[in-house]
Amino acid sequence: MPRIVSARVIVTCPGRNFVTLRIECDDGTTGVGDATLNGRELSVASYLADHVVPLLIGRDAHRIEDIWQYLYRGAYWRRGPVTMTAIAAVDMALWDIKGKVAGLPVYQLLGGASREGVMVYGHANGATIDDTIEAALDYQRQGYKAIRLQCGVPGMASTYGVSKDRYFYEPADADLPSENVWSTSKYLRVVPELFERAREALGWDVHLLHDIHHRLTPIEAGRLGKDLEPYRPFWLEDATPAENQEAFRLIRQHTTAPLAVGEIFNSIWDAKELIENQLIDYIRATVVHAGGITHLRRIAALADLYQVRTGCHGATDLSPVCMAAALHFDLSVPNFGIQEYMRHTAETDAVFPHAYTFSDGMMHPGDAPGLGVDIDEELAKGYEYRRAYLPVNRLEDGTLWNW
Ligand SMILES: O=C(O)[C@@H](O)[C@@H](O)[C@H](O)[C@H](O)CO
Ligand SMILES: [Mg+2]
Repeated sequence: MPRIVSARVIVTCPGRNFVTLRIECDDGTTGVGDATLNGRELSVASYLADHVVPLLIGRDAHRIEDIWQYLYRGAYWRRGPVTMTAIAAVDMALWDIKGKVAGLPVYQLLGGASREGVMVYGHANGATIDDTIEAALDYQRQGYKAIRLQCGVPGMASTYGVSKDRYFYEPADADLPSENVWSTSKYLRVVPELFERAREALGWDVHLLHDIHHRLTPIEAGRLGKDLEPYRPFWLEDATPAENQEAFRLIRQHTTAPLAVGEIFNSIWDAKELIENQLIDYIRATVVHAGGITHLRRIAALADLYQVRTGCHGATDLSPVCMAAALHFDLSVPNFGIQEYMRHTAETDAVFPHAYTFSDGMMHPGDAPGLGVDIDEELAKGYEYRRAYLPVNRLEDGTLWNW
């Protein structure tokens, strides 16, 4: 069995920061894991290098579950985005190693394919409704079966999800947090018109999604859900901050619009009540921030009991290593819903060569042994870490709000 002899953390910034863990075994097999936490990258890099790597040396790389439990219970200080992202990186790397030693793609180790391909959604956005619909028509022409719609709000200089570049979206845009101004009332007036016009332009055979990005109160989310029901949204995402899982009951009482939440969740405990009470329809937790493939399978298994489906986060601040791992998970998990797919830049793809493919709105992880992704460490060296923060949001009166 492959014994771990070394592990190293690689921080690189091909246009944005990524943190990657590489584990090496005595038989020469290596595995990689994504450890990127947008805006707090170095905290995970240190957690891994200073506190986790020393614990891995000498261990049997096949003992994924035991190592997971050792890092989770053995830390004493459980859960949280830094800890669970570090554990996720180790977990991904060990699944990569196991697949390489077995000569099988990871999805085959997870029970094999449950579907022919993984449906993904693209990100149409624009400063105006017209621009957004133009972008959505472009995604439809590219074959996307699902498209997220995010548009600017008249009277607001910026809002979540609207980027200067039509295809690439990177919110961590400054050395110190940029400050955005938010108006719920202005926003609530725009989105229903966006969806009405989008259905007119795109028809009914395409799934349309929207990310509220934690900005509404439950009753406001209920109102927006009701306003959008005639346009059949595939989901409303992060409708309200989810620390109080019970808050989603209030939204449920007012709308049948499907609800998705969880991209900032880092363990099953963040979602337990939401799932068991069927307060949501899709769970967004993903491999890199929710403890890896091992823990995400537990979340999905609980969700399956309550007809909640997966909808893994897949923004550009999750590296191609996470995308590859998520696609292996997506291909196999029985209660798959949809996978977010924000294309990385060519610069990033060059640093992270991968086997996964996109075609006609669907993706596939490929059949390379392991995860089918790597990091070109020579190329990675050329991109120095550059501190970058996610923005903060304030209401028009200056109150600090949810970004
Ligand atoms: O659904 C999404 O993709 C967003 O919520 C993300 O873009 C999110 O804002 C970033 O991942 C934050 O780093
Ligand atoms: Mg989101």
